Amino acid sequence: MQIIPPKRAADCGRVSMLASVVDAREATLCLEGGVDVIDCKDPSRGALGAVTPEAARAIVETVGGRVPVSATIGDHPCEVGPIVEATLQAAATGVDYVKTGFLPGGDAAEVVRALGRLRGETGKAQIVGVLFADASPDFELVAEMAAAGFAGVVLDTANKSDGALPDVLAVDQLEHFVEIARAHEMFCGLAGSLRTRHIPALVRLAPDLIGFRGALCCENARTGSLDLRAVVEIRDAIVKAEKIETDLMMSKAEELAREERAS
Ligand SMILES: O=C[C@H](O)COP(=O)(O)O
Repeated sequence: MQIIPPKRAADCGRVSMLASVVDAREATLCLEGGVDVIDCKDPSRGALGAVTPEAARAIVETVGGRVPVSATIGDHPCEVGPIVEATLQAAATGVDYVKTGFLPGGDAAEVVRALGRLRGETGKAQIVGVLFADASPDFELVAEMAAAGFAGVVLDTANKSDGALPDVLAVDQLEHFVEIARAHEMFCGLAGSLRTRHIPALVRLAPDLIGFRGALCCENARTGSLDLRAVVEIRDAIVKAEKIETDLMMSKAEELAREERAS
């Protein structure tokens, strides 16, 4: 089960919705709400808090291959040992993607290369790198991730009380991130305390996915429980923004065609 590859996502304007869930019940609710990627995450344990292996296995079984499932590994120090161990543990649960974050304070490139040497040891799971927009993200790492065979890269926020991703990085920087990921043929995601109001500008950047947790919860409390109405509202907002973008592209194409006929 694959997240649509970067080139097709940009061409067909299909932005997937990722939802972080803590258990199988929330996974079922997200499937009902039309979510495209189920992300196993325990928000009470940090930005990339890991659920237990048992919970991840239960989510994988509940989803039953209907959509891709990812799992975060936890907020580990940027060191080879703990990150490799946590990545292998997450991969063993049967998920399609393991989301591995790189907090400041270590040699992230060395960790990325070590993860690249795991090829084959992670079973069907592919590795997705997570950079933190509010922790001096090094976009040079994207090339290292591509060389290490990562499937994708997500730009998220570490401090969830620090504002949303677009408050932390300007849109042109977000666009630059999407362009770099695409240039390295990796899928890219944007996340970080996002709300409905952020969706039009982010859909315009044509990432492959946009990730949510807080906006899907009752009263936007990311450690609270998911609300189906909130899930559907976000899903509908993405579809609406995509349609506006598609209509805009179509009208620009028609205008260009008219100008060419007139010239
Ligand atoms: O990958 C998903 C994001 O981390 C969702 O969490 P958030 O919306 O609470 O930032």
